[in-house]
Amino acid sequence: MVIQEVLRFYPPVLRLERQCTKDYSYDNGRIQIKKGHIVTMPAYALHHMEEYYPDPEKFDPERWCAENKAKRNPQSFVAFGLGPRNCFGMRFAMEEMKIAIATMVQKFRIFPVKETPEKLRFFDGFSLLIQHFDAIVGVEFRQSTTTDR
Ligand code: HEM
Repeated sequence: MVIQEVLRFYPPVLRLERQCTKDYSYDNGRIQIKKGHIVTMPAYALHHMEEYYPDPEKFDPERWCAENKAKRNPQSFVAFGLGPRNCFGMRFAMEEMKIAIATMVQKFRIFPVKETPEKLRFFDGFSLLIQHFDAIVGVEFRQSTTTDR
């Protein structure tokens, strides 16, 4: 739930793209997409829409409990993309992140220090959410694991 909320809050891939294979229109012809047009879906904006995520600027892992998740359109979460060309490594990445986080918090205590910023900052960009290198935190070994350093 925490990993999913992090990926909602900060989707690493900011936009998905698809190229239209045939002319298409909707909304009574008001919106027309021609064959060859590139359609972009802005992941960050979608993940911060009040309609799908009430109080979207609040970091709330509870949004991902089974009950809350079932109430939401599954297409409102696109951190790994959608459809037949979605992320090939999604399950591997989720397992990797769980193991990395579990290992880190088991061995280290991570805590805010005076240099820790209130909010993360990112470079302006279009494709990837790339962080300024100022997310300083304190790290110390946990007592119980000092023997297996
Ligand atoms: C947190 C980690 C990751 C995130 C957020 C991520 C996100 C994404 C996104 C958004 C796409 C585009 C999907 C679409 O257009 O619908 C994608 C595609 C892809 N990802 Fe990942 N990815 C991650 C990790 C990985 C890993 C670990 C692998 C390989 C082991 C991987 C392999 C791929 C491949 C091969 C594609 C292209 C799939 C295709 O075009 O059919 N990704 N990923």
